[in-house]
Amino acid sequence: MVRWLTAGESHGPALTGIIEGLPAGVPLTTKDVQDALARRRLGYGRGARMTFEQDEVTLLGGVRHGLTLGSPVAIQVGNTEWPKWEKVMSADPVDESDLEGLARAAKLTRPRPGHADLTGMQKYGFDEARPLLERASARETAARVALGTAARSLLAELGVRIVSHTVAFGGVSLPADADVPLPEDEARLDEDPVRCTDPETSAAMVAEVDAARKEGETLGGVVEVLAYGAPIGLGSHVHWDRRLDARLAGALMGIQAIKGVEVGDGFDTAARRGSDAHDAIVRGADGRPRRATDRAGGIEAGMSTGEVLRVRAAMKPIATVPRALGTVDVATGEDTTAHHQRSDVAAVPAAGIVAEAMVALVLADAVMEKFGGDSLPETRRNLEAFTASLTPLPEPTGEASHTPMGDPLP
Ligand SMILES: Cc1cc2nc3c(=O)[nH]c(=O)nc-3n(C[C@H](O)[C@H](O)[C@H](O)COP(=O)(O)O)c2cc1C
Ligand SMILES: C=C(O[C@@H]1CC(C(=O)O)=C[C@@H](OP(=O)(O)O)[C@H]1O)C(=O)O
Repeated sequence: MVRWLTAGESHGPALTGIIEGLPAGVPLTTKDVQDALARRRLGYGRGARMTFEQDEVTLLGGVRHGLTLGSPVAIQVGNTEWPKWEKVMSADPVDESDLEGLARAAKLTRPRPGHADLTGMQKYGFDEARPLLERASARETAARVALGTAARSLLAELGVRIVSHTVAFGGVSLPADADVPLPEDEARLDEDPVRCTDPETSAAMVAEVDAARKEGETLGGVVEVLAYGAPIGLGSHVHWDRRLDARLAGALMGIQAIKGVEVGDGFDTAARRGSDAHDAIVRGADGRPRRATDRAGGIEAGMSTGEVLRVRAAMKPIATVPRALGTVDVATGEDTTAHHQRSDVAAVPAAGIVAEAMVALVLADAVMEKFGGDSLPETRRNLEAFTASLTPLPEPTGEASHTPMGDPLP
């Protein structure tokens, strides 16, 4: 089992992530994590904080000379904004006089709709939003991407490669017939301001962000993650919480601001006739059965089929809208507008990178569950032995066992 946790607040000293259950021998360096975090900072529409804050990476445990040890891997991502927040976010008690006159210490009593602010105050018993927004902030996704780097490295060693792209941004969508990206398209996608495969659609998405910014608005969008080379049989049909589709959906839905998830053709499938909704089974070039199409997104009955895994996540527009939304001041009871200082106009490209990390973490867990192993060579041996055990189909005799229309009704 691969399990992981993160800790830390948006303006605290650092985020910390711990991942346990990876085998020994998985390549991982500080630079790998830094590179992954740099990709998360990319993307048109992000706010000022992305330009002046850096992610300071320290591998605190579980790695030696560039390889995992099989022990828990701990990664720290330092917030370089910390000196400005040292008093406001101090873990230890501070003297009231130390906070006097500090604008950022002022109580946030005008909760922002669409955030953890109001319900969090009610649930946890706080009289202002700071204690909630600090942990609810998507700053935490930096720790997930850091941990995802380790998961992704394991997967890459086993031939599984992940890529994501933006398929909708505000009201602009990638045409349905656009090419599906391959893992080798990653650098090209990262160079695009919105991580879109089609230059014309990308330009329209950028214009959409510019228009939203001008109007004091924010945007959401849809990202797609593809995993190539996932072995057959990850997940299981036997229980709801072992299904790979359920695990991927939960992981994607667990990203801040994600409000919808699709596996394969997802919601489109619901409107189709059955004969256009599934993937016929055919003899592959290697003599083994495979699917003629990939409408199911590489998962049937909660198990990976060996086809490309394909999932989508829909992100709501950023909730801290510059044209501030209506709220009530919980200190005075007056109607007012929500607290707003600075914010992203949109973070859809970044959400794609976070979604990659979440998919990697789920797949790493599913791989270790199926193939086990305490060292990378052992895991690889187990995977290869399973794959080799999937025998090719017998040579066809020429006599179909069923009519193409299936069995006659009784
Ligand atoms: C990469 C990323 C960046 C985000 N940046 C912001 C932001 O700058 N301002 C904001 O209001 N929400 C931002 N969000 C979304 C909020 O964190 C999220 O909507 C909020 O925590 C409420 O959670 P919920 O939308 O899941 O209900 C971002 C989300 C992600 C994934
Ligand atoms: C810091 C990051 O994202 C932040 C996520 C976020 C939110 O409300 O989710 C709000 C913004 O932070 P602030 O309120 O300090 O301006 C973003 O910058 C990051 O992704 O590294």
